[in-house]
Amino acid sequence: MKIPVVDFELLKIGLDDVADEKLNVLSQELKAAFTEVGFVYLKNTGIAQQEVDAVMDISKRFFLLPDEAKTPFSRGSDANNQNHGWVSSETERLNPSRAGDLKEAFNTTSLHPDAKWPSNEVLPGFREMQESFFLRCKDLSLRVLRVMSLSLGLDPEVFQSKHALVGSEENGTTLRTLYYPPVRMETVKEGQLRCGEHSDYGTITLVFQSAEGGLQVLSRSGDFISAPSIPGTVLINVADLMQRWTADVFISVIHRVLLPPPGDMSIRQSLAFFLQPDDDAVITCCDGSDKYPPVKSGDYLLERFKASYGRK
Ligand SMILES: O=C(O)CCC(=O)C(=O)O
Ligand SMILES: [Fe+2]
Repeated sequence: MKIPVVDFELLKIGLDDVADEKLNVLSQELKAAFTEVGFVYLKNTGIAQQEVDAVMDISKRFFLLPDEAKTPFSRGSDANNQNHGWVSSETERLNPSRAGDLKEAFNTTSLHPDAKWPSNEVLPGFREMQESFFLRCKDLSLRVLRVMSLSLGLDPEVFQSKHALVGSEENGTTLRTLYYPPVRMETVKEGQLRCGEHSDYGTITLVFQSAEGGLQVLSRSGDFISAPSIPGTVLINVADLMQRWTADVFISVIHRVLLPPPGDMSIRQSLAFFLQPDDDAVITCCDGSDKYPPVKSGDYLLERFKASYGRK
């Protein structure tokens, strides 16, 4: 099994007024990927590799600050948005049966002017770059939702319309810049990974990786396959709420990030944009099957956070 590469040129960011009929081939390609593999690489999306590199560069400067400089921006310290902010290494376990993940993250969940950010004196441009990349990812992901609904023969707005509040306090969509520090094997706990086995919680996730690789995806046959970085592309996966929404037509599959080989002291970076429906949106199976009971997006997300932050 391989993760397909699909050309998104027809609906790339900036191209508007594209008739639904023109999207037939593209939608069938996406449908095949999301029903059989759960992951797809999109090329020609309008998001250039240089943009991705620039966001990673400024993110790295943030992560290399001493912990004391990052602590004031910790996740949980922003009064208006509990998910916004810095997550220190080993705080999160995406597979709760393993030791804490060997990664740090900064979550951009709120675009509110009062959200907490490192000042421009400490890290010029950090906030602006995260916020503008968030909006680029939002634009692309809403385009992908349109094609996904068309591919199922549904109203083209059926998924999009439940994502009207992305970037506000009423929607949990998050751009996460991730930093995986060098791994000293002698300090690694038993079973510890850079990111434990999990599936994502929301609608779809956009992933941009640095060149080192390490991401693996569970295939239908039960083996993990590599999902390497392919420069210039965006890796997109179906997440759990979208699987529920489509009554298991689109599949949300388990993935993880392994440790580097022993002795390899390289870092790894990624940017993950987790698209989530509006908190108040009720997700009901789109085929009318009621295979899963209706669930409110915001309630569902909180339940999932509880599991990955465990005892906290
Ligand atoms: O770092 C990556 O490549 C992906 C991480 C991931 O799957 C996640 O944070 O949900
Ligand atoms: Fe993930």
